[in-house]
Amino acid sequence: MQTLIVTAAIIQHKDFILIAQRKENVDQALKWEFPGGKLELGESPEQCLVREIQEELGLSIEVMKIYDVISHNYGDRHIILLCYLCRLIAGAAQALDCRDFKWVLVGELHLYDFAEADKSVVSKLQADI
Ligand SMILES: Nc1nc2c([nH]c(=O)n2[C@H]2C[C@H](O)[C@@H](COP(=O)(O)OP(=O)(O)OP(=O)(O)O)O2)c(=O)[nH]1
Ligand SMILES: [Mg+2]
Repeated sequence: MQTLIVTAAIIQHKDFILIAQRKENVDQALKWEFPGGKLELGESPEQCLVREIQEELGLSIEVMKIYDVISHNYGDRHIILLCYLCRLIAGAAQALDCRDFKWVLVGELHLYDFAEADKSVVSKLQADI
């Protein structure tokens, strides 16, 4: 089985966090996630995240610090999810490479159907409020 290193951005703005919905035609279809993607050869996790958030949402972010590291086995793939706290620098979000996005209150994150790997991150964010 392949192991993928995936970066995910927890972008906070005031009391809200930006979450994205995955497209219909991909794995974890239609699930909600913290936007980001697979690490490419030669880039740091921080560079990966800046690139992915620009590609998927058209936003410039600053990666602040690591928040959580999740190891999750989906059966067909094993992912190491690196979750970073990030700050918005510029831009208004657009669904460029995702199905949808939403700014959600931390206390309401659990109302969304997140990818399995993200569930403990949602709980941790809610405990940290
Ligand atoms: N970005 C992100 N991926 C997640 C999260 N939770 C989770 O299980 N994943 C999984 C779904 C995918 O199997 C993998 C990331 O793949 P991806 O589809 O976002 O990768 P990518 O943006 O680089 O897309 P692509 O170039 O391969 O099309 O990690 C999450 O919160 N954020
Ligand atoms: Mg992605």
